[in-house]
Amino acid sequence: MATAKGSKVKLDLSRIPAHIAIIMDGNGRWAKRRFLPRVAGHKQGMQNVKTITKAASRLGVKVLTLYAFSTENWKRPGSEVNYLMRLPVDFFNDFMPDLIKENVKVEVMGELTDLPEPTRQASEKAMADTANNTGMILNFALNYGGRDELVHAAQKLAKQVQEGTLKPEEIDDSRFSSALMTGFLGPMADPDLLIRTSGELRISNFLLWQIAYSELVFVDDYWPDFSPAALESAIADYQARDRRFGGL
Ligand SMILES: Cc1cc(N2CCCCCC2)n2ncc(-c3ccc(F)cc3)c2n1
Repeated sequence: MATAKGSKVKLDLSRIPAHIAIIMDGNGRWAKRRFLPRVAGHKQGMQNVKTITKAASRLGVKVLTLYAFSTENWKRPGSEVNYLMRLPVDFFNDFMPDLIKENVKVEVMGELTDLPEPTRQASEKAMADTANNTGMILNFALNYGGRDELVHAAQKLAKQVQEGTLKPEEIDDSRFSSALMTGFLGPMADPDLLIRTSGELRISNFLLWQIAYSELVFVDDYWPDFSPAALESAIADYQARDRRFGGL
């Protein structure tokens, strides 16, 4: 069994989960513990996105989906939302050369039309500039909500039935999966492993359809402290499990 170099855990590199999704939680508490403003936690959290992106890419992960901003996050104080909306711009300004070097392909899913123009433009430019990359897909969920996604998929399919291009009895799992924001991922749309940091044991309206058979790993680390070693440990937990997909 080939194992990751210098790793504290023994990983089977032939069984790395193809799609890992992460709820990057605990940034505000990370800052509070250090008597820093909440936005300092978000800034450190963004730095860690770069670290974990590289680590996942080098382990052979095919898709890394990161929950960056939920449809509920608009309820936060205006100053915090304004800071958060600038992070995608800063991320690509700082990290695009590294993403190109890592052959990472950027995707951004969510209600992008509701985003501030600079945020949306930076996201769209990053997707265009990395469209021909063939390495790991770095898929940001930005202004994303799982129920919002399900409603939009239902509306899309209902419109096709109304137009006569689809029969109701033709709507099956595969057709519904294709109608979701993760449809572009095809057979890799459903995360093999969902990780949530900061000790919270909730799904928080993330990938509600897609995680039906995902392995869930909850870690106590706040996101800014979630290290490549912690990622490997979560993958080792995943590899130690016996996935049944509802079977015996
Ligand atoms: C809103 C927000 C918050 C955000 N945080 C840092 C990570 C922890 C979660 C909260 C704060 N990060 N980190 C990276 C992005 C990002 C999003 C889209 C994109 F195309 C490129 C980068 C980001 N976006």
